[in-house]
Amino acid sequence: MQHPPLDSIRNIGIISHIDAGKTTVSERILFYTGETHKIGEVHDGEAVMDWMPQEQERGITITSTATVCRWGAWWINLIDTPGHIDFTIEVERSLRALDGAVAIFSAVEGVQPQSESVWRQADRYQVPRICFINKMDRVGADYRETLRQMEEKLGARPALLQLPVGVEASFSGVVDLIAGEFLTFSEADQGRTVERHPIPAEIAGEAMAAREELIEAAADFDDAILADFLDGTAIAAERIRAAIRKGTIACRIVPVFLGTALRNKGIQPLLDAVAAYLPSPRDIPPATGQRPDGEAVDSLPCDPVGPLCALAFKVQADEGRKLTYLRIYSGTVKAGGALWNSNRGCFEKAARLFRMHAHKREQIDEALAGDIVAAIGLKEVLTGDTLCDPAHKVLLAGLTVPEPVVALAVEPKGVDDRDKLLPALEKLQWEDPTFRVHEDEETGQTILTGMGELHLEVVTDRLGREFGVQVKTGRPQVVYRETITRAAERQEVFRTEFEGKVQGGEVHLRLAPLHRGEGVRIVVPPAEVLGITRELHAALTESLTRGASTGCVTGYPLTDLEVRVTAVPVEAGITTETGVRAAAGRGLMHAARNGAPTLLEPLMDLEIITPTEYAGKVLGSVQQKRGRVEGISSQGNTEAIRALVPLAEMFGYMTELRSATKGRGSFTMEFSRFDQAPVSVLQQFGLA
Ligand SMILES: Nc1nc2c(ncn2[C@@H]2O[C@H](COP(=O)(O)OP(=O)(O)OP(=O)(O)O)[C@@H](O)[C@H]2O)c(=O)[nH]1
Repeated sequence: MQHPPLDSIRNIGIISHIDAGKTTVSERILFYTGETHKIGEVHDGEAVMDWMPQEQERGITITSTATVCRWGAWWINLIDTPGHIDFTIEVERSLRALDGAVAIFSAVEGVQPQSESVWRQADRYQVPRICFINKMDRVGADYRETLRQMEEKLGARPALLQLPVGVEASFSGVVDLIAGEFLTFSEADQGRTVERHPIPAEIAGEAMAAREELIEAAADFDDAILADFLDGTAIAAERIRAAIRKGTIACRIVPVFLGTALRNKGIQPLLDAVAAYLPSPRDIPPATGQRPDGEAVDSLPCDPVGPLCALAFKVQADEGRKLTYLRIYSGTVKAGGALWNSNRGCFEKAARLFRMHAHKREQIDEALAGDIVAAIGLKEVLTGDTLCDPAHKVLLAGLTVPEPVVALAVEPKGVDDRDKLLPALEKLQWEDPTFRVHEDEETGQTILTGMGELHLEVVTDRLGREFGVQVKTGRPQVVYRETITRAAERQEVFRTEFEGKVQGGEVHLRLAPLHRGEGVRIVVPPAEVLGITRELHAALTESLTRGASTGCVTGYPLTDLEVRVTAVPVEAGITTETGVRAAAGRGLMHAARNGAPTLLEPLMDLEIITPTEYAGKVLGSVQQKRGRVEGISSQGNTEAIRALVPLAEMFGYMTELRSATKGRGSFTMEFSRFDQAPVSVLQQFGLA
């Protein structure tokens, strides 16, 4: 079995605005690297990367898929990322797994709002990028304008590495400014043959000037280049490439390439650029994490002989089983070997390992640090889990799974749907840790919770399309949290008589409020200290944990409080597990009621991009929604407004913003924290 040498691996994603051509580019990459034998076109519904039925129907990409392809000596793991930032966890997990990205812009539309949002996310994760300006064949193509927008809207520093020859319909190829060649792509074999020619005389002058500009940019990352440039000494192509690579990996410069994926021009130079300028797993900072005792692990070097540590960045339902995509940060994963799942606290087995190709799976025995592979056999794993060597337990830092904040009741439409609903929901949960399901104890309804309206809309859509389950849905609701505002105590005694035998339990509890964001802390002293058996101890802990998740007054989960067990008096012959469980559950409920309970509501970090002319109107509506504006920044003729807003006010905002900005505004929203709910909400629950 062949392992990719570490330095030859490129784990990359393609990011772009919807319709900029991400899928069309990916299809060419698979074709030219020999992964597919035919180009599947998006408009024919045949693209390989868009495998889900609704992706093929709509011609858009919703979930990420990872596939490996070989380009010369290079192994490229291509991670197809979603263009919709609303699926935060999708974007987040892709960004975690990849080391570099290709950003695609359309030469006609330029930098569109969605690309701005994804670009900023990539900035946040310090992902090195190169850029491909696509659709150079279309009427109105203007790559200079796109470069200008990259500077102005994205604050990026583009470095143009090519010049186009011909415009729009007569676009015939590109000049490679570093190699000093004109490249064309043979129409006879769908662009497979790249022909190299001297630079056409009519653009020789322009190419010379552009090359000088490029060398000046490269000189910022290599002082020797600057000296030679000033002296007029010739600078070898390799030195220029090395300097640009350094600047790219440091996220200080973005090399730009041109082409038209649909007309099969410019893809091979882009693949060369992935190899030349984007980092190998060794070029990026090592992963970090923490040990079970909370001690930080500063770095997990990308070393195949180190202790194993991998991130399950995607779990997919595959013929009823879990197919888990692993990004290996350190060590070696072996097929059949035991792994420790740090998030679930259990052993797992990767029975079989695969390298995922576009159309087929290649079974492998092991996979090394730096690589991306898929595994079958892991049973408990969920997206975002850390898998590691049982002798070196570690939890990777970073992939924080936000708490669901929107709830939606669903009801099966027919009898058939009733039977299929829960199994289908379970599979959807494997894939998406931000999506959860529970039953409302009072109404018996199935409640879905997730990150937002659109998130749950996609889930219900997938239920129908992929699992054939039709459901009726209610209106989206906010998921509140319950907490207490003062300390409270309770000594709860439970007694019952069953078949003439008295059984019971007694539990003494003390509750205290915690700071916002601290969550629930359940403190049960060890069994020996309380003078109870291990069985009673386990029953007590379980009952308190369960009680905290269902709340006391409103049924919403408790948060930001400490529940401390102070005593568990035992009466011989009377105290039982059932009795202690009941006493603990009731005791928690009564204590919380005595603690002046209140509700907390989810607040969201909102970012709106709007043309300046509508900014006043948009700001006004944010304030009306109890929003707190936290910053406004201008980029050319658009404004980026950042605000903290209660989620309860944000249902249907997409439609509202579109109409307020004539369709030109866009927004992204992420959960921030829980904070005091307003009196109107407290009144609804009889708390004010
Ligand atoms: N003229 C022209 N059309 C192109 C080019 N590249 C892609 N297209 C067309 O643009 C449309 C969108 O392309 P896609 O590849 O689906 O874009 P995408 O970025 O993957 O879109 P999402 O999957 O929705 O995120 C399709 O109809 C393509 O055929 C190009 O270079 N020139």
